[in-house]
Amino acid sequence: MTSALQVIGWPFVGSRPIAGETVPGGWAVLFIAHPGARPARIVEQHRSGYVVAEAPDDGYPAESLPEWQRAGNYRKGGIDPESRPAVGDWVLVEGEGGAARIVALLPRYSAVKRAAAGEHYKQQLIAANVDTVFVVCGLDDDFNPRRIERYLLLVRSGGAEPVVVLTKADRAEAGRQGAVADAVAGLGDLGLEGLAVVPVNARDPSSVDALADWLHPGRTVVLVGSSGAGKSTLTNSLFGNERMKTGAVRERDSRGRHTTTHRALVALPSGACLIDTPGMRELKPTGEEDVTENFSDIEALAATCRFRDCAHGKEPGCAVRAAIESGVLDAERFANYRKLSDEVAGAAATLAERRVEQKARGRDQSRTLNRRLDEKYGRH
Ligand SMILES: Nc1nc2c(ncn2[C@@H]2O[C@H](COP(=O)(O)OP(=O)(O)OP(=O)(O)O)[C@@H](O)[C@H]2O)c(=O)[nH]1
Ligand SMILES: [Zn+2]
Repeated sequence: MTSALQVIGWPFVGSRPIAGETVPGGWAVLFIAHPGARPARIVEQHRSGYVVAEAPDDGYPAESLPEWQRAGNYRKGGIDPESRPAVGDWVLVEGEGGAARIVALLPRYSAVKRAAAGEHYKQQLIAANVDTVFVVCGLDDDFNPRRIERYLLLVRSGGAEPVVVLTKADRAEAGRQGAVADAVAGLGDLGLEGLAVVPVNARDPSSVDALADWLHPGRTVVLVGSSGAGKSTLTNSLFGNERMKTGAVRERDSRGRHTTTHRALVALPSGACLIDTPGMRELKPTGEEDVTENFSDIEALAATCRFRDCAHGKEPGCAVRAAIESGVLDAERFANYRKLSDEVAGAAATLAERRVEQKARGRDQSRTLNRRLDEKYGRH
C-alpha cells in the first residue's frame, strides 16, 4: 500500500526509514535529534512563511525557524536563500493545528536551480528533492539538440536524473516516416551515453505510459522545456482522464464555491508527484555547473593537445582542431561547448563576486556589533 506521505514523494514506506532503506546524508542525525517530530513537505513558500503537507492537497501553515524569517533581508546580511526551505524540501514538524512548527530542515538530496535574470545576480532554487526532470522538447521547430544539451547540464549539476521527452512524435511521423528515429539517433550523436530519450504523443495517455518507469510511488518529477513544447498537455495525460489544467485543482473555498488554485506539488494517479512552480521554464546556468561532465569527449581530446593551456585556436599540435578537421568531432558541438563554458564561467565569476560581497558584509556587521558591545560593557 502506498502511504499518503509517499504519494507526495516521501522516499520511505513508513514515516521513518527502516533497516535496508537508503537514507539521504544528514537525515539520520536529525531524526534522532527530534524523536517526537514528524516529516512534512514544503508545498508553498510565501514571504510570511511556509505551507507544509503530509498528504496530497492537505497543506497547512507551519511556523518556521526564526533565522528563515530574516532571510528576506538577504542583501542586508540575512541568511543565504539556499539555506532555507524551498518547495519540495522535507522538514520535521512538531505540534498540531495552528501550533504546528518546523523544527528542522532535512538536507536536500537534489535541487533544480537556475540563474534568475535581473539587475542583481541571483540564484533561484526552483524545486528541491527532485528525482527526475523531464526535459520536454517538441519534434517540430522546437527540436534543438543544443538546447537539450544545456538542460541536461543544469539538471545533472543539481543531482536529478534527466529524461528527454520528445513530444509531437505523432505529427513528426505523420509528416515524414522515420523522422522520430532520426531525431533520436541525432541525440545519440551528442555522445550522451545512458540518457533516456522517450518519444511520445503527449495528447495520448497510453503513449505517455512509456514514462511509467519514472513515476513510481515516492518519486518526484519536474517538467522543464520551452513554451509550447507540450508540458501542459503532457501533465494532463499524466493525470489520465481527470482533465485539469496544469497543477491546478478545483476546491471549495470558505463559502463553498468552487475555485481553481495553483498547487505547486500535485499527486499523480501513478503514485508519483509532480512539482510545477510558476516560472519553471527556460533555465540558465548558475555558475556551479561542471561543463566537462557533458563533454567528456572534448575534455579527453583537449588533454592530448601539445600545450596544456591550449585554447584550441591557432596553437600547433591542437588535438581538438585536428579532430574537427578529420570529422571525428562535430564543429557545432565544439561551438556549443565553447558557448556553454563561457556562460558558466561568466556566471561563476558573478557568483564569486557575490560571495566576496557577502563575506565583507558579514565582517562589517560583526565589527559594528563588537563596537556596540564595547560601548555598553567596556573593552574586554
Ligand atoms: N499532436 C500533438 N500535439 C501536441 C503534443 N504535445 C503538445 N501538443 C500541442 O502543442 C501545443 C502546445 O502545448 P502545451 O502543452 O500548451 O505547451 P506548454 O509546454 O505547456 O507551453 P507553455 O504553457 O507556454 O509553457 C498545444 O496545442 C498541444 O495540443 C503532441 O505530442 N502531439
Ligand atoms: Zn587544443
